[in-house]
Amino acid sequence: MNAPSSPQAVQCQGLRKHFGEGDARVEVLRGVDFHARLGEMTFLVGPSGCGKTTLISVIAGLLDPSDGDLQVLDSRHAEMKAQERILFRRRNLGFVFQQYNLLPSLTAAENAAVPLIADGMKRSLAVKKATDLLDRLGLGNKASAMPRVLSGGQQQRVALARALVHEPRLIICDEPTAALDHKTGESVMELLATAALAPQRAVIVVTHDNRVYHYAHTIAHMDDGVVVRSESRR
Ligand SMILES: Nc1ncnc2c1ncn2[C@@H]1O[C@H](COP(=O)(O)OP(=O)(O)OP(=O)(O)O)[C@@H](O)[C@H]1O
Repeated sequence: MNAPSSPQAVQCQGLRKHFGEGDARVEVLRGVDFHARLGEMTFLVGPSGCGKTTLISVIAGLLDPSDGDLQVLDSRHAEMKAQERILFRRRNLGFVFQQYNLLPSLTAAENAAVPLIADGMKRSLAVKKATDLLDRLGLGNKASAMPRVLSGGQQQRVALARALVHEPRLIICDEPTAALDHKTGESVMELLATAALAPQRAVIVVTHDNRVYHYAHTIAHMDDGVVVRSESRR
């Protein structure tokens, strides 16, 4: 069990985000206080439309907050320039999405190698590293397969390899099991819990799937643009 003082990977205070202006203005994040600790899996749950995807997009640096304080790992969002945020994201963040988002014309290993290639690694070395990781995730025999011949669970494992291959310190998963049957979803969560979680890494999972809640160290409940409750599960 992690002590309550485990180092924070993400800290949001009074985080706000609105879209549009005037009559079209929509307040989506309305003063979010949220944190995620290193070495832990933090789940973000809540009704559809409450702002979960917006919050992780802000944490990931894909959207700018309108107001409030955001610290991710050792960096304060407000202190980074746009270009620094792009580099920071590329080096430190890994993403897993509901629909896998694999590139259809690349093999499984090439898909998993994308973050390394984007960071300047020689393609052959990047694909070799990705193949080794796929092997550790139980997909070594599918490294040369195209995504279209893989099952949903296999595609999600490739997506997990792509999220982990550059050894990021923060993994953000948006509904990673929503497109999978329960058994396959469990095995993907099991892999996340074993392969993704590490003392110096934090995993944030947005989910509606209460069947996988037992993997969470902490569950943050969102409603109407704020975190209303944070529940420790361990
Ligand atoms: N670019 C945008 N412009 C205007 N409104 C937006 C935009 N992006 C999101 N919203 C609105 O913000 C609200 C929250 O959306 P968000 O996708 O963050 O919710 P969510 O909790 O992730 O929902 P779900 O569980 O259905 O994925 C919704 O009402 C949505 O319509």
